[in-house]
Amino acid sequence: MAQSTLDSMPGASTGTVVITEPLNFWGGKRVKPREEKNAEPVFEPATGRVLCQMVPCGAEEVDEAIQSAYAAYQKWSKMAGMERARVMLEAARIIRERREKIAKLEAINNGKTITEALVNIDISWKSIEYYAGLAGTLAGQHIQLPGGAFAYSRREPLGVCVGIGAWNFPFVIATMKSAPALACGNAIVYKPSPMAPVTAVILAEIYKEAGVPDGLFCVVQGGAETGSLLCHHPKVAKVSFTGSVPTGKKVMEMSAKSVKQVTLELGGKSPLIIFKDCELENAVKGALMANFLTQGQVCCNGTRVFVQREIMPQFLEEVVKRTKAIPVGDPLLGSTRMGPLISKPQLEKVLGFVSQAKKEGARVLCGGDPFVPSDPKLKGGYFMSPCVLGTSNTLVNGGTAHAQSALFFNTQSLSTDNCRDDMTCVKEEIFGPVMSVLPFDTEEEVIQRANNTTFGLASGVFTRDISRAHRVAASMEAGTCFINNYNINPIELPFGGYKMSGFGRENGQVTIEYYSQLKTVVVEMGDVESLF
Ligand SMILES: NC(=O)c1ccc[n+]([C@@H]2O[C@H](COP(=O)([O-])OP(=O)(O)OC[C@H]3O[C@@H](n4cnc5c(N)ncnc54)[C@H](O)[C@@H]3O)[C@@H](O)[C@H]2O)c1
Repeated sequence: MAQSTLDSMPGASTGTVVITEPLNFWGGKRVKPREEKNAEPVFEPATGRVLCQMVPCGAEEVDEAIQSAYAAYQKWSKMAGMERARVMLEAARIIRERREKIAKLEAINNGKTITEALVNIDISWKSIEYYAGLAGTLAGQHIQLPGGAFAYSRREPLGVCVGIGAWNFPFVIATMKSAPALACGNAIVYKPSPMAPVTAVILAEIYKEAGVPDGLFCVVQGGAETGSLLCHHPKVAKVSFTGSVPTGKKVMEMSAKSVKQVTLELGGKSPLIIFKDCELENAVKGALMANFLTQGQVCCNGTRVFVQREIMPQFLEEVVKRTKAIPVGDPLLGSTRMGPLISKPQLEKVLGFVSQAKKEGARVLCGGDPFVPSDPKLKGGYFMSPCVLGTSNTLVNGGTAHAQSALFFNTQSLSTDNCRDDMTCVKEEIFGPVMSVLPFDTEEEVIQRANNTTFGLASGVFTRDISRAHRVAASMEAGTCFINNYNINPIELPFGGYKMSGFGRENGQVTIEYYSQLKTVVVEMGDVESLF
């Protein structure tokens, strides 16, 4: 067996780690690609160096992986839930034991800080523990019928499921899909994003070590073509997809051809509403948590920050001060709070959104520029300074915003210097560290504006008025509403979208329903009464 990447990592630092290939896994082992010809380089975002090659799987390889998953499914689905739980708990234990090494690899491949990567790995083993806990509880119902007849329902797995992931939470997405799938007795073939292909195979090795049948969790590498082979394969029962809305639509369309079940976890442009009666310091902290984790590349981020007009100056002053103080740099340093974006094109795209915002009349209150860290090894990295697009020119000129607020907010210039709801930066998912701040006056108005989007992944509200908090939460057309905090997504809570942000759920008990199906068994105890 190939040497595990984790074995070669003690003391790993940015710019030095060597990734062990191949990155495919099925039949219980890493599998070399048949052909190297379509290889794509995978970059280390902090340095811009080539980390490894991603070689996409073709039709024969995809088929091999799916057949190996199907064979494993035949064994795994016949085991009792408690037996599956025992194996899953062992996998969770191994991840916990190796959390630092896995987190390092995640930070190196994705660019997120080691501090966040560690939190991500902890979410991952918790996810496996959580669904291991549910595996023994899966049950149906017993229903009495007339004449002593009865029926019962059995909760059964779907078969071979496919997971297709985005690059922003590579290890988390692989575990969040595989944990409920395996708990229910399915096998899963997982395709990571071609930009973050490194850690899924580590998860496969850990499941194997924990004792799953060979083939139960397979990894195939590739992009759109490999993804589409998976969605079309006749032996696949379900596709769970995490990614953008346009790709999600294609996945749904392809899966419809053979009536596969689909879960879609798509993008967002979520509102965060801050009322004037909020606890301001917490609201500011919440706004930062809503925008800058993983360099702003988080699907449920609250990137439209609506602030009640009376507290706008104080809010902006604080938010800009804290945004400017975010240490950007080497993701493997414990003191860093923001690393590089995933790729050069993503960095250019995000900077493009900032220039477009300026053209459309938004004011850059801080950041929004390429950033070159002082460490020479990071010169080729994809860094930018975190950005706040705002409403007030009083701040950038210095002076106390408090004193100037009354004056400023009564002037006509407001309408020309603002983020507005119709700006591109406010309407589209940027997927980078860019917060748009918008003023509002009344609750009724802000609810209408917050919901005026085709997305519906998350939302947030800061207020000390308990009735208002729940009223607003009930009004949000979104799968989650955070009250007086943001981006709190523990594994026990269902997560997923309304509207074009998708359907189906991940996490929480409900996800069992998305990875299982009910069979009804009807039992006659007497004679057959025939009409014929
Ligand atoms: N709702 C959630 O839980 C969640 C979580 C993370 C990211 N996201 C969203 O993901 C997006 C960013 O991720 P991305 O850029 O990797 O998204 P993407 O849609 O470009 O790619 C996602 C995955 O789909 C694959 N893919 C691409 N074309 C395909 C095709 N034709 N058939 C099958 N698979 C195909 C990609 O290779 C990748 O693995 C953002 O919109 C973000 O909001 C959502």
